[in-house]
Amino acid sequence: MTGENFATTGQLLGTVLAVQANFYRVQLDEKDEEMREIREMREQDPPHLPHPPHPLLLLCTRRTRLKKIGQQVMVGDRVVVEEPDWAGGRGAIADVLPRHSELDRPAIANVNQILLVFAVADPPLEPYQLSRFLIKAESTGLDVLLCLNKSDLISPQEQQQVSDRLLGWGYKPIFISVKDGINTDQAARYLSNKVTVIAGPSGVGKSSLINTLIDSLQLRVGEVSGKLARGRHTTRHIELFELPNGGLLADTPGFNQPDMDCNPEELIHYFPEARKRLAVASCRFSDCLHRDEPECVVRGDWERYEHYLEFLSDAIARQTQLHQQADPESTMKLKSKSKGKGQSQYEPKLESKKYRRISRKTQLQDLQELYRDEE
Ligand SMILES: Nc1nc2c(ncn2[C@@H]2O[C@H](COP(=O)(O)OP(=O)(O)OP(=O)(O)O)[C@@H](O)[C@H]2O)c(=O)[nH]1
Ligand SMILES: [Zn+2]
Repeated sequence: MTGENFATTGQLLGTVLAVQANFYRVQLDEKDEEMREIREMREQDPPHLPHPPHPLLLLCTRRTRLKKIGQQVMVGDRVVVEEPDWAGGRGAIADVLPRHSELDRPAIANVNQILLVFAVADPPLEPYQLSRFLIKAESTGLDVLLCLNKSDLISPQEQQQVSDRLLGWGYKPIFISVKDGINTDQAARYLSNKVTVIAGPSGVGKSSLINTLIDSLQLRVGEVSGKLARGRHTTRHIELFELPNGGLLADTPGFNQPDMDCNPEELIHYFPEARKRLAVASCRFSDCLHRDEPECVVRGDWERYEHYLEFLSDAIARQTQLHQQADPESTMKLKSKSKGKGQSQYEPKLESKKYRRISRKTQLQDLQELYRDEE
């Protein structure tokens, strides 16, 4: 089915906020008069459940037809809901709309942006760690928003220095202080009407920020309390939370040190400052890894070039490992070949194809694992 088919009236559309056992918590769009009426009706006559749910939330099953065709339903999916039982708060997912993006960890569909939160102090801002998180975030292909919290702990001069430095990396961070309520409104504006995943190391104030951002939701829904979803659930639990000004927010529990699981040839594109160089010039070799190749336009005196080289060797090491697992013979072939040339350790085209195949498989396994966990 194509996207247009869903534009027809009479269909209930919604977003999957969470997966619980074999049920999907779906928040219906409040797009027209009819839905407003339904909401009002449910508000007046709440279902006889211990905790009356959000009026537009339905606990849904997945239609057998979807199971048969192997159509998974992810958090963040836009779905068509049939047979709503308003009194019981139930429904059935009949279709999944095409996804415009699909994150792997956490497994969430249709995310628009990653909000990376770091602290300027306590814990100290670690450039290498920040770089690592940025690369990981960039590798999703989504927009990356950088918030630096605890700005109350540094002087305006120090803040300017950090700001200048990160501008050199190609980022314009928002300095916030959740404690003093500085710029949190500005951060909230960036999130409105978007699906955002929040990430960052431990102790930087992610929970504090989330609680500030969705304070009114906690009051309204009354089912989210205290430290939102953090610590309350296993690290596998994924949930989208509604923001008061529209938009959804998900947390990434247990995401402290991201793996560098990207492809060596793609790595350079996750550095905005290098992207700028590549936009105006080209390296002599199309498969240049920007190390010691002649006529490379990327190699140079930019601050994070050292980070690039380190991440590159990580990425190559990881790829070699993947090769050995997937196909020991081909690795041996590659090895003997590289000995002959005494240089380059792999053939980009071959590797990239293989890499993608493996990566899709692991993605699927991750998902299956997730659903098993939830059952
Ligand atoms: N000085 C200062 N402290 C803050 C600020 N925001 C949060 N904190 C403190 O930083 C500590 C960590 O905050 P959390 O919100 O738990 O951090 P987190 O990123 O969620 O940490 P994890 O749950 O470990 O991932 C707490 O003691 C907060 O009170 C801020 O703007 N300024
Ligand atoms: Zn190059």
